[in-house]
Amino acid sequence: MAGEYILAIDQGTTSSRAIVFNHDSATVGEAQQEFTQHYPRPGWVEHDANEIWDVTIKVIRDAISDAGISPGSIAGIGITNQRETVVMWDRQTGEPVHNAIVWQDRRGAPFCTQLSEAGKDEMVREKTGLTIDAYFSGSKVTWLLENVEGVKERARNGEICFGTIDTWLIYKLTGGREHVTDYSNASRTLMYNIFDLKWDDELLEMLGGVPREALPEVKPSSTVYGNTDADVFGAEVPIAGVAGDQQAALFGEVAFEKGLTKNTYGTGSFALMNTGTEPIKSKNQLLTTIAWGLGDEPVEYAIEGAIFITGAAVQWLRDGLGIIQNASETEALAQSVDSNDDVYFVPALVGLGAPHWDSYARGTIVGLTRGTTRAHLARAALESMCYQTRDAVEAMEQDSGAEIPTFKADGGAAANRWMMQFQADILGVPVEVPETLETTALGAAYLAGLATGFWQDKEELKSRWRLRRRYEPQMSEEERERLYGRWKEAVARAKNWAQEAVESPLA
Ligand SMILES: Nc1ncnc2c1ncn2[C@@H]1O[C@H](COP(=O)(O)OP(=O)(O)O)[C@@H](O)[C@H]1O
Ligand SMILES: O=P(O)(O)OC[C@H](O)CO
Repeated sequence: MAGEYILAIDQGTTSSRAIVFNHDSATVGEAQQEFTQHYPRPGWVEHDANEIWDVTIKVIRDAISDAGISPGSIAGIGITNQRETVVMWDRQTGEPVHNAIVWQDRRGAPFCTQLSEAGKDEMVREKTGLTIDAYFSGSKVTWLLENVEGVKERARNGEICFGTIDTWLIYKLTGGREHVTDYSNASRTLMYNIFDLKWDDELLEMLGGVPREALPEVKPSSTVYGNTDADVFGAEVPIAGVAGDQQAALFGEVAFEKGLTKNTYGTGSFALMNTGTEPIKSKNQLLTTIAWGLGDEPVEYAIEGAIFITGAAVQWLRDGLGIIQNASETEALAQSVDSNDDVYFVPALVGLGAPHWDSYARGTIVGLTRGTTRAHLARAALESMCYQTRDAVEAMEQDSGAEIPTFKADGGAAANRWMMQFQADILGVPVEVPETLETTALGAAYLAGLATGFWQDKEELKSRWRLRRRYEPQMSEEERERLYGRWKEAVARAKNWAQEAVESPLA
């Protein structure tokens, strides 16, 4: 074992974060920095890929300095990233040809509608496990090829690299030597056959003729991708783990066995169930996606329920209504009332995601009386995160035919103990919150640590998982179903309200 630490880089939608882990999986140094969001037109979201790189290399240096170590004492690097976001750059100079087009960007929506109208949905689902939607990389690539002058021809000549953010960061960290991605990121592009594990000609053609020459080589999520350039990083260190952030969180939760399920509670929530080496094709509007591939082992799959607004509902109470000062206040407020008094908040602020997929749904609060207080609204917001999660989990159980034995919860909002208890109650299964809520970064570290021999095997990683708290369901079955039944009625009132679809991230 060459070094004593693993560095995880978590490049997210609003910030980059770097964490140095030691062999006990403890954090010994960390740094985080936000970067600029560009909204050039309504529904468009862009990032400056050069700024992402600058911010990321800065947090890497700051985390290493925070740990008080040298770059040479790092055994391996794991990278995890916001998924689907597209960068294209000049292979020689490394200069991006345009801003990165972010997963939330809706500019590809009209093209996606055309594809659906041309009857492509079934073929796309059969090959990619995804629905045709502007959320995924495909229509963003088409847009760049069609709208940035000369890029299509340069791409055909092999002069242009396409990549998701992992690919971009690896290219930069290796001094332009590597043009690679991992299975989990490739599985979100709409260009990759997740069953044959190949870039797919029919899909590339459907997207207007994406040149193969521009596509990165797809590798396992846990393998050595190449060494960092000493001039860039300060030492030659292997980049040895790569995964999309939601898949990395599943790995960081050590959810290695079929049926294990996690939900990451951030701005929105992404619930993923490990379905093992056999992909499940959803009949309930969930996505089928690659979870990871470890070295030469067969790839493993997940089904995913994407929920647009969870923690952001609490942000809205703070910033939109001004009835709380900070998110953690909601815990005491929710506890201060004995029941929800039949007040429900459906936070369909950008429509509803899985499994409803209703772009026309709108935020709805029902059951207000003169006795309703801000405590009821805070409670309703927290409850809504849990009901939405149950909506996704029910779809998962139907798809997999298996009941979820325990439910793993992480992300910033999983710190809310009242909410986690309510989640256990409303699911009727125990909820386990790990010691570290940074499971995304930890997952990337684990993928890198396995490939470099820093950690031996998955069994060793499992033994390192530390429970922060386990929440047992305490609610009666009757109460659980009564509350959930009322939620469904509230959702029915929120649905199909708007006259025009919102520019939402997924629907
Ligand atoms: N104690 C809490 N109770 C409820 N929501 C919370 C709490 N702490 C943070 N949040 C919510 O969680 C989100 C932040 O979590 P984080 O994992 O940092 O999200 P992201 O990575 O998506 O930015 C915010 O939307 C915030 O409103
Ligand atoms: O960067 P996050 O945490 O907002 O995650 C974004 C998801 O990967 C989008 O699919």
